[in-house]
Amino acid sequence: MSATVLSGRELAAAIRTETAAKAAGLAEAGTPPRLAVVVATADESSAWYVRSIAKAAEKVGITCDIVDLGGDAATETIRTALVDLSADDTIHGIILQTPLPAGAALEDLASAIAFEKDVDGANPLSLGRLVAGLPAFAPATAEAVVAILDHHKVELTGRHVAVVGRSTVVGKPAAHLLLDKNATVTVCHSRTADLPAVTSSADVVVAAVGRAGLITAEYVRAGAIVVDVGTNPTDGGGLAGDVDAVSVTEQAGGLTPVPGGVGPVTTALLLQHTVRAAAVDR
Ligand SMILES: NC(=O)C1=CN([C@@H]2O[C@H](COP(=O)(O)OP(=O)(O)OC[C@H]3O[C@@H](n4cnc5c(N)ncnc54)[C@H](OP(=O)(O)O)[C@@H]3O)[C@@H](O)[C@H]2O)C=CC1
Ligand SMILES: Nc1nc(=O)c2c([nH]1)NC[C@@H]1CN(c3ccc(C(=O)N[C@@H](CCC(=O)O)C(=O)O)cc3)C=[N+]21
Repeated sequence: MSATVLSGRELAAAIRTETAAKAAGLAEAGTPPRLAVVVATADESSAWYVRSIAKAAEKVGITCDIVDLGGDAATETIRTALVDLSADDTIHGIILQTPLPAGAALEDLASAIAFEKDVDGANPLSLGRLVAGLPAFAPATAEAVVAILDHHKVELTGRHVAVVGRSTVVGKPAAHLLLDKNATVTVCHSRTADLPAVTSSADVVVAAVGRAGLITAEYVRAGAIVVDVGTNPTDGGGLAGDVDAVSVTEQAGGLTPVPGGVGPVTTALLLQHTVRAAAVDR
């Protein structure tokens, strides 16, 4: 039997509709929402995201500035750009794309993003507040993982969730948001011993690794729900998830597709955060 396809497209469209209405209201009131996307990488999956943001922003009526500093930008160049955008009253949201050039750390640079404009929850202040249960924007991808599960009515209370990946952008914040939903969370990484044994004991597996097809059927318990965050560029110019969908679909109860799963929801939530930042009503 094949797993149910847990699409993100319908949810993303609903978020965009709500966001477009808010954006129109803001524009009418003289505050057209504006998002700055700071790029200092030649990474192909980041390029997919930037294109996706630009397209969706245009659809919902958010101005999107792509500030491309090049893949070898110096840390101070990136920091200056973030400081300047933070001081610009016409900019409401700022996202710094990862990965960053060698030697630059998101955890360090993101402090230069004004907290109120930190629509991808990268500033340590946002992350700390998130963990403390105080209002702050969550990293859009982590929020998308929980939102897609919620949309498809996957119960999390009391369930064992294995998150594979511990980055600041995805794995760690996703683990916290899942914890807030009363899941029992195990966070796995490259040093985890016997990864398949851990993931196959979970009710829900979240894969945020960046290795195409790493999660095969032997990593998944029969009937488990699998969320595929991975967006790995393929030789053919497409995107492949971290999950080997062909083998996992025979084992899982539900699986988010790539493309069309977590990705579109991430993009939609980033724009939702941007109108919230422009409205200062969060
Ligand atoms: N759909 C979406 O909206 C988004 C998709 N992505 C995609 O998600 C993926 C992950 O992104 P990101 O978190 O930024 O990536 P990072 O490279 O920052 O983190 C990858 C994580 O995976 C772990 N890992 C690597 N190899 C293995 C392995 N063999 N077994 C177990 N764990 C492993 C690493 O462990 P360690 O810490 O020990 O090194 C690390 O914690 C990428 O494909 C990215 O493109 C990212 C953001 C949004
Ligand atoms: N600070 C930061 N935050 C991120 O969230 C972040 C990042 N850096 N760096 C790069 C990765 C990658 N990423 C994607 C998000 C959505 C799609 C997406 O929408 N993909 C579509 C396919 C593309 C399309 O059809 O337009 C889909 O999955 O259906 C892809 C990739 C976010 N990332």
